[in-house]
Amino acid sequence: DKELKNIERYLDKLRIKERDQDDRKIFAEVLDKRTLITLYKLSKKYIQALGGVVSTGKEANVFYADGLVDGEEMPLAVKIYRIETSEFHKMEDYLFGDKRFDMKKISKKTIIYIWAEKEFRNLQKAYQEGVNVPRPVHYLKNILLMEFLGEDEIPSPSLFDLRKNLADFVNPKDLLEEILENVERLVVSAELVHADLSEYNILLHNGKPYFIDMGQAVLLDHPNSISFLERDLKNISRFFEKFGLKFDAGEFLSELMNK
Ligand SMILES: N#C/C(=C\c1ccncc1)C(=O)NCc1ccccc1
Repeated sequence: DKELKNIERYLDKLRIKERDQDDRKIFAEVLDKRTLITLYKLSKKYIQALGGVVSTGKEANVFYADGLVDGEEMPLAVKIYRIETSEFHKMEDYLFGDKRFDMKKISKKTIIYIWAEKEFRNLQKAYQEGVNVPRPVHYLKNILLMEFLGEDEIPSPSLFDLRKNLADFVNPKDLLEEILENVERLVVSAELVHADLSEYNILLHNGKPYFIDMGQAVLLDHPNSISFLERDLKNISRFFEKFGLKFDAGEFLSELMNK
């Protein structure tokens, strides 16, 4: 129909690497016209070619792209929040406690746009303070551009992907220590709590732990920041128990609170 015709026209302009028809189908399926127009605007400045799907979820999809940032070629992760997402009620809970955003009566679309801006600003703050996160590049409406963590368009594995094989790549004790150092820097220097930290949102890239999915991260002065931090630390503690590593989340938390 006319709508699909339009979408096809924008897809042609997007210089999608014709790896396979599936990717094109995905774009046509997951991207509404409004998002395609935003992607087209971003592609003129930052994207040389769009690649395949990196991860898909209820609230967002991440694609690979050959990027061009400050004249440098740079692999990019293109994170696109669905505007028709079903998860936006969850987003509301996090946003209503965040003083950075004035949450008067606003539309679903605006909540998604605020969420993408929030993830970008969280990434910026964390990156500036030296926390291992993908380098944020740009955001526009419901789309985020950031450094792609991976090789040859294949994303680096999460700790969940690796599970027990983790020990074949790194020393679990060293990894745990480096994760806790990054949590400490995130809290003490960037004054942020990830609030959804677990083995699913930590990628092992070049042997180092990187935190991704920072959309729900909250400032320390958010009413629930400490309970979110405790939950993050308990998730980490639970994952590393399987390597015989013990660390007391409560103890680490109280030490952190005195820094
Ligand atoms: N940003 C980002 C992400 C990955 C990534 C990979 C490689 N390099 C940079 C980022 C990410 O949020 N993944 C989680 C996710 C996204 C969408 C739906 C479900 C789950």
